[in-house]
Amino acid sequence: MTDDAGRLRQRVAQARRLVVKVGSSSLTSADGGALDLGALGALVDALAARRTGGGQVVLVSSGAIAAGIGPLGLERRPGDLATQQAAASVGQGALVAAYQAAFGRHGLTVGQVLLTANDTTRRSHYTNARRTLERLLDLGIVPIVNENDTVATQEIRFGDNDRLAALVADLVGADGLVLLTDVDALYDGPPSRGGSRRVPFVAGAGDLDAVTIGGTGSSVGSGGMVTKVEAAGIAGAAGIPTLLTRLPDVADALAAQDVGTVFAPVAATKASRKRWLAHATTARGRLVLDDGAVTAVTQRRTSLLPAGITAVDGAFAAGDAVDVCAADGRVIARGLVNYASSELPRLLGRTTRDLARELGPAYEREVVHRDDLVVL
Ligand SMILES: Nc1ncnc2c1ncn2[C@@H]1O[C@H](COP(=O)(O)OP(=O)(O)O)[C@@H](O)[C@H]1O
Ligand SMILES: N[C@@H](CCC(=O)OP(=O)(O)O)C(=O)O
Repeated sequence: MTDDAGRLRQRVAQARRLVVKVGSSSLTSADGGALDLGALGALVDALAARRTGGGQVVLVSSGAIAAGIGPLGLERRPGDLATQQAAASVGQGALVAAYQAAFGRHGLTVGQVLLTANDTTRRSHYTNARRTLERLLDLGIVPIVNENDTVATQEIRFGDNDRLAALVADLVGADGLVLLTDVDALYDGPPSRGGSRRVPFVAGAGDLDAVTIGGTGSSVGSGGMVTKVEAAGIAGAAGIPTLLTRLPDVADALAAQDVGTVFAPVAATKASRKRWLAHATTARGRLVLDDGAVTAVTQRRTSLLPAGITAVDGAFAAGDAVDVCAADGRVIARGLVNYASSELPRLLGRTTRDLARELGPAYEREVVHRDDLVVL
């Protein structure tokens, strides 16, 4: 173990505030149809020890859909969104009840927090989610976060919880992120392929060049290793180290033992909400800018006005996320747009003063306000 890796393992182990994410495959029986209460109990024992020792823990738990498979009499994880939502609706209650019983044995209380990607990127919702989590932690509760699967539509879903966990770690200013899955570490190739070797430390993106990353190895997981590595990148961009390992190794991981893979963070640069905007939103369309507007947005960090926009693509509503592009199509920023796509064409190239005079004061607003714009 290099010194750097050792130091990062200590940082995660000693985190005052820790976000731990557990995947469906770690919480369900081998056939994926029932909650594995033994595994869940072992996880809770490790987290409760941390909590009663004075640390704060946010648990991001998948498994709602998997936990709904049995009660709904299904054979396997459903493929269509409506049945997945029905399974999540049934399974989420069972999941949280199991956690409450297990944490309750340690004298701890849990609080359910269901988030959707779309909601949380809006400023008021974002601040609200942060306030709720902060208050729960202040009150000594263990928040249990999941995506709000029953209302999330295909377009706005996280789908897997890895990215959500990284964003929650950023939201609460965690000191470390632990991703628990069904494989003990990142390997330099899919573990099903013989000869793959454990990667104990990822110092930077370059270390991933020699790694072949595959999709999910289980019947209930959804993201595979790709989304875990992405999540480590998102947490890393917020200055948070990530430790990836399997559930049975969680106690060792929390004791800084040499298990799993530790990912080094980089120095955080952007404001937290802007990182959400960059990583949590899906663009519904594109705004193409002239060169002057590109410079204004990227270098002077101004708001985007109608005068600098030359074209609009896609169908979006006011408040949706859009990609902001240079004339050659390069995406230079992501932002929340203040107009619907149907409204924009007649505003393009016009000054806000003209528009306000002609159409009324409501048209003096920016197309994307600088606070809702993240330069990529
Ligand atoms: N390079 C790799 N190293 C480790 N695991 C990998 C790699 N490529 C693909 N995988 C697969 O990713 C799976 C974990 O993802 P997933 O099943 O989605 O878990 P979870 O339900 O915990 O989110 C592992 O079971 C493994 O088979
Ligand atoms: N929100 C979903 C998560 C879906 C899922 O399978 O995620 P994961 O196991 O983390 O790849 C659920 O609770 O079932």
